[in-house]
Amino acid sequence: MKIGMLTSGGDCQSLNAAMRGVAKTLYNNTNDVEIYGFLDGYKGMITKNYKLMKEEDFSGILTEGGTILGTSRTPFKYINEPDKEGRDKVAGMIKTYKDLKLDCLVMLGGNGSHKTAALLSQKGLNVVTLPKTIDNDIEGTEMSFGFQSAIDVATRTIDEIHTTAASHSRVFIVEIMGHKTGWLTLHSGIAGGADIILIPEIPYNVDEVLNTIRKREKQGKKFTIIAMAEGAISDEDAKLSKKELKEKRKTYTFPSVAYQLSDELQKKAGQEVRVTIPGHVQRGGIPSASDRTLATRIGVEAAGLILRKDYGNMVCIKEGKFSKIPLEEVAGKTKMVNVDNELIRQAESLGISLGRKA
Ligand SMILES: Nc1ncnc2c1ncn2[C@@H]1O[C@H](COP(=O)(O)OP(=O)(O)O)[C@@H](O)[C@H]1O
Ligand SMILES: O=P(O)(O)OC[C@H]1O[C@](O)(COP(=O)(O)O)[C@@H](O)[C@@H]1O
Ligand SMILES: [Mg+2]
Repeated sequence: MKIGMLTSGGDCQSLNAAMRGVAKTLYNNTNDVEIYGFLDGYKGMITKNYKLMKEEDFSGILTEGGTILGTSRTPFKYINEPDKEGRDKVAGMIKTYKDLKLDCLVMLGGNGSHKTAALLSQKGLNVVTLPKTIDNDIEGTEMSFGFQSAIDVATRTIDEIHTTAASHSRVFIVEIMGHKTGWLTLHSGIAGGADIILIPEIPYNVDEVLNTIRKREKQGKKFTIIAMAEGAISDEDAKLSKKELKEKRKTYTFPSVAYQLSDELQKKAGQEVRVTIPGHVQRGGIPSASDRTLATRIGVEAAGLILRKDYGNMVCIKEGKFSKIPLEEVAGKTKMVNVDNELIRQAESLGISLGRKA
């Protein structure tokens, strides 16, 4: 059997572990397998840039971060526009699949990449996918690989800021990735003992943030750590229409939301704040042990789907168990943090402020 394999979208720590899981399971369960690795995501499939993989290519990569195949991203809205060389992208991908006489395409990607995977599946290609992202925002799965390693990095950043914040009696904002969702901030904020956690799903009130800082001061706690998601939004901005918000943001000179909040706190109450942004460090380095295990197991399940010719699905975790979900139920959706999520209740019970007005 001939398998095409690619990684798409932002990289993360256990992509290699997942590919190894797929490959080892296939090599171990059939004598007849050829894996074509497309280089730099869907781009490699469009331009027929691939490498015929050897079994040994998948050895020694369990602990390696990044992706041995490379990755790329272009917004899905441009999928039907020709690429720089004038090539029709979708037709190019289908042609490569047919030219190589592939039996299946294995795609490791996030929510954006699943739109393309679902489109290719609709066009008649056999597709099996694996959920990767540090954001944990893929619909249909309780967890994606990459997420747990990123939690560890973000938590370590909060830990490290804690010692300097305490020594200097300072207020710090640690801005955490997660795109439009607050999963990574919520988990690392709790693990790192943040005092305030701001996520996009719960617009924050600046006065409430200030009140929490003052309340802590009265308790003799001279420092405050705010874990803020990169997609967090103030309640004032949340009231605006999409168009109004776009116009307002044009007037902002801040490089990111943490600097906006820092400015608001300074202007409102003269509150001095320091900002720390770990950025892409959050998806770099070696995967954590639990992430390696998850990625490997998702890889084994994906290989199982391929061997059973159970195409058109993403491997997922549902109620703590491995399962599968049709690609059309995943594509085009974002899994947000539900405000009724028990993590939110538990964080607030603990005395963490989520920035909502009391
Ligand atoms: N060369 C390319 N040309 C067009 N689209 C591409 C190319 N490479 C990747 N893509 C697209 O880039 C997008 C990646 O999605 P994105 O939302 O950025 O990341 P993720 O999948 O990690 O959420 C997908 O829609 C994918 O199909
Ligand atoms: O790598 P880029 O293009 O700077 O994008 C940053 C974005 O990618 C992520 O790190 C991961 O997102 P994906 O898994 O969807 O690729 C987000 O948290 C962040 O918003
Ligand atoms: Mg994404």
